[in-house]
Amino acid sequence: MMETALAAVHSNIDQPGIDQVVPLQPVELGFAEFEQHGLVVLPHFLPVELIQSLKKEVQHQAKLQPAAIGRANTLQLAQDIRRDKTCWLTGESIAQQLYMQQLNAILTQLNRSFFLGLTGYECHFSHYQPGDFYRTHLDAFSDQASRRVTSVCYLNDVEQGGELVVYDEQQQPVLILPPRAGTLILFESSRFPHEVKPTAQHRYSIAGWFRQDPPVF
Ligand SMILES: O=C(O)CCC(=O)C(=O)O
Ligand SMILES: [Fe+2]
Repeated sequence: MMETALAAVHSNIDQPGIDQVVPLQPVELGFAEFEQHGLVVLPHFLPVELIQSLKKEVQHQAKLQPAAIGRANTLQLAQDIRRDKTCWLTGESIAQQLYMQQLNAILTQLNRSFFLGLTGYECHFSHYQPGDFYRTHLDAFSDQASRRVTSVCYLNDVEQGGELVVYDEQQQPVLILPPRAGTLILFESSRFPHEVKPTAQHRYSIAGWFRQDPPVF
């Protein structure tokens, strides 16, 4: 069980959005499942109001850019590999702060339970338009993995296409997950190849990574 008090949100009718933060019930994170399989799916991870606020933000986000692949100086657009548009969360809204607060609480729990030595969390909004996809890939390579655990939280229901398909080390599918608003998935970044099937509908999510970076001296 989470020890940290999580947050619920109340929207104000005159001024839609999030204006108040109150303690929420702790969330059962299914760590036994994560320990056993290296992967866990948590339906209804976030309150509906917070999902709605985050979805509105990504829908009106002017800073979304076509996603690139590769590292720093080799960044290249890779339209044949991925087609989503992304924008990093900065904590510029209360909704973003609440989201990152919840994920940082998970970071603490992962460190306590598995001694992962995670040092930080980063995440971006993703928008897949109809026809968009992300071909099979790994989020990290085990020899230089600073991304240790991947998180994806879905901000809307996608009824046609857009499934996340997760494969094992033998390239066999172990999970086919149609996006549902409020569901969070966590998995070990260097262990599971995965892909986003072409979506027939707009698909909104927050993809993020728990990192383990060496200290800077
Ligand atoms: O949105 C998803 O279901 C997965 C996204 C993904 O694999 C990524 O952004 O690296
Ligand atoms: Fe990925």
